[in-house]
Amino acid sequence: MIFNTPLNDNAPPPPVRKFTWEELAKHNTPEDAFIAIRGNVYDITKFIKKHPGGEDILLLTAGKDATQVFETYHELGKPDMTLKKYYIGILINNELPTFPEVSDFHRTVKKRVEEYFEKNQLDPKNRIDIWIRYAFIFGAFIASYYAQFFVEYVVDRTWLQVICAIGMGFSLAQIGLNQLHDGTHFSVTHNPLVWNILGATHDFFNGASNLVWQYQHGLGHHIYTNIEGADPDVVTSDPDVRRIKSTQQWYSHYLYQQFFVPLLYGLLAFKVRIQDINIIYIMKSNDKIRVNPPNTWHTTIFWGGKVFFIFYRVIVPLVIVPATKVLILFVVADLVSSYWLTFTFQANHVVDEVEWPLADDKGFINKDWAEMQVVTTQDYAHDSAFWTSIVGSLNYQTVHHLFPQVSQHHYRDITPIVKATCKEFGIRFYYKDTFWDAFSSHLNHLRLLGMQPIEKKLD
Ligand code: HEM
Repeated sequence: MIFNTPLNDNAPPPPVRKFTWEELAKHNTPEDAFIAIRGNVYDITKFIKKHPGGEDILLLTAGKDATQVFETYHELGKPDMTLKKYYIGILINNELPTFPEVSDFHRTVKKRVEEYFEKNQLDPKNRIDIWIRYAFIFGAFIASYYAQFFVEYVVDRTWLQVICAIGMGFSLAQIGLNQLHDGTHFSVTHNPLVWNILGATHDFFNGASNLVWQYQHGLGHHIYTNIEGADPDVVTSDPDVRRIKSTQQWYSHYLYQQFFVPLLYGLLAFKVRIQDINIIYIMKSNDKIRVNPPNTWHTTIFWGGKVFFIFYRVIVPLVIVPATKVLILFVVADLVSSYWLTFTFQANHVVDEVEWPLADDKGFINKDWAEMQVVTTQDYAHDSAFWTSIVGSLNYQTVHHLFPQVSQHHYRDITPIVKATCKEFGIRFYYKDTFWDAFSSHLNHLRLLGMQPIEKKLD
């Protein structure tokens, strides 16, 4: 099997222990942490505290196959010598889809981007623009909150308060698209404490868990993009409120879903906050992505964030304005941030043009992981500085998926390298000229999948 191939020619002697994924899954605590990479199993308990990328991410990946995150976040081959020291056996099956060996395309594109940073003597994670944008976002957030409840002239005029709530909702979405997102992908500075603090802004200001987001986004969506049954962003139940994959059973309520489904996207923030507790403490799983026991930092941030959120969004406003007004302002801000975040997310992947890969009956995806990232993603509006700044550079989604560890402020410069390499290897790069074109393709996707499939009509 391809995923059992050793890391290199000097691979350790024949394996002494064979692990099933269920056995591997039991070793998921700081005192007993195993990890699988390319079919080999490693006991990393003693390495966790030494990891230059911080202990947090290893605690999240303990007990799992971490092949794709390992290969994404390091220079290919660089940490292999370190890893070898902890080898203890092989993994004989897998719970989630696996991918072939790193392809020529993947090696080439990674090498070219690394060379770009070396040649130009640039640090992929340090740019002054990052901090300017963070300051601007926090400034807008604090100003819109303060004006809403503490400036008498505004407090006396409901319409002005609503405008401030709209501004606050938009700033909160920007915290998600910048501070949180950069922290999740370790793409700002080389300091794990900075990533953790940025991630915690989501807990404290949005009231939603960064820990849940890391499982959902970093270890789920980014690895298994659009893959049926594995990408938590496109997991569906039967029946569901929307039909986004041809593998879903069709029901008549999906007809004309393009008109009502986008309206429901406003409930995102509400839904996420409720499901956090279920995911971490009850289900202990985010769809197919298992959740490990939270440590003291995770627990403090999780509950501290929830308490602070209720305090600043509900209790403080209640002291100043009537309850109905608090409710209206809360809902307005929530709707704005929810719509903004969902519209931008949907335009990148939940569209008709891109691929929706299926694993074979052995759980194997017959396409290199990096190639799959390109063909499951749609970019848009590369020439627009305006859209780049308000969607947190998600218009450069392909580069973001291939190089999430690079600061979003470099995407514009490395996209030509990626596009040229895709062309050279005959890999299709999906692109729309404007955000509206990209979003329309999401609506069109909903329209097409909402229609009754032909075989159903023939029955
Ligand atoms: C258990 C196996 C692992 C080993 C032996 C290992 C080893 C290393 C080493 C040697 C470095 C420093 C050099 C370099 O950047 O390549 C590093 C950095 C890093 N590792 Fe790992 N790593 C492991 C797992 C992971 C996993 C699963 C992730 C998931 C995302 C990860 C994320 C990172 C990050 C983000 C850095 C960069 C820190 C910076 O920005 O300077 N590592 N790792």
